Amino acid sequence: MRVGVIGAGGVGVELVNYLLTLGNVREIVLVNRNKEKALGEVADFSYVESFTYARNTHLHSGSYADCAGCDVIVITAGAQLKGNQTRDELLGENALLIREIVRTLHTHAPHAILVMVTNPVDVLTHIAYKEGLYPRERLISAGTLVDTARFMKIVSQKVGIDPKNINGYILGEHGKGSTLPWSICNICGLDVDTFCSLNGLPPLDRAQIYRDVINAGYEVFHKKGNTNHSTAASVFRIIRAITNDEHSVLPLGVYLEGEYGLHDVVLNVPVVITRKGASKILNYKLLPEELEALHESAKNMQAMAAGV
Ligand SMILES: NC(=O)c1ccc[n+]([C@@H]2O[C@H](COP(=O)([O-])OP(=O)(O)OC[C@H]3O[C@@H](n4cnc5c(N)ncnc54)[C@H](O)[C@@H]3O)[C@@H](O)[C@H]2O)c1
Repeated sequence: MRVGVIGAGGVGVELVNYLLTLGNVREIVLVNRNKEKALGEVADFSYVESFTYARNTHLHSGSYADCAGCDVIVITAGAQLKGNQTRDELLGENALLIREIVRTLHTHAPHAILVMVTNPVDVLTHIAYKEGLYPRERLISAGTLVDTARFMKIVSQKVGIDPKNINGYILGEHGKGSTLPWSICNICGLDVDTFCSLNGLPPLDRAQIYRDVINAGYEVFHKKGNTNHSTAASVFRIIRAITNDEHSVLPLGVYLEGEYGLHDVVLNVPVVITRKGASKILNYKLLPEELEALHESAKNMQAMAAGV
């Protein structure tokens, strides 16, 4: 398996670290606008091999042309948030760049699965899809997977259970317009209220948990300037699901064609991830208010995409 990482910044480099130490890929190509930075990262990583017993994946820096033959390419290149800028404000700056990157990648790696990380991630995936070059199953927004990880951790702290036993998804868009459908959440197989009442715990404050999930990313960002560890871990999770042909269900952004009554929008919904990418979109019977929240999110995403 060959993986391309576009952008050797906070997220891209952390992702390389996950792939080198925990992954099972044969080769990684790191592409950065500033080539010296990519060369420096590669050189620094090369000395890790003396101390780690992970598979010695071949990491090298390269150009877009070197991404030829990549099975998965992760796009982290682009402007990062500055000060109090919102993710949506990055759109104008990053849309032109993403169009150019996707066109270039398609000339060299038309069969790759692209995973978008650059923000605003769902709208940029929509813009990339509209180039008409990659099919929807091979153009995935990493979107709300990291928000879902935050949800799992926050609930786990309330109930004293490992986050991996907290099931549920943040859906819709990555950011303030996301939605948390509690009707499809459970803790160890029990709906959250039943779990709490049977196990001597107070009921969860659902509204507060949702606010905490939304604020988690911003809080980290304001303290350290990015959220690279959790974001890179979520992208690594996607790559592992692809490389192992896992058929795992992850909440990811894909172009919708009628699912959940939505058309012509990239939104995060539960999808089955395999060696072929997002091979299937799962259907859930959401409560009317949960479905309405998803539709609100879609309107917001469509308005942003139309404005570019
Ligand atoms: N989806 C998410 O959950 C999530 C989370 C964190 C960050 N992000 C987004 O991911 C992007 C990267 O974040 P970061 O913290 O790594 O930023 P960063 O500024 O640390 O790194 C961005 C890198 O992209 C490179 N770059 C810019 N244009 C390029 C081009 N044309 N080709 C190749 N490389 C290019 C820059 O040189 C830089 O090294 C940002 O847009 C950020 O908002 C998304």
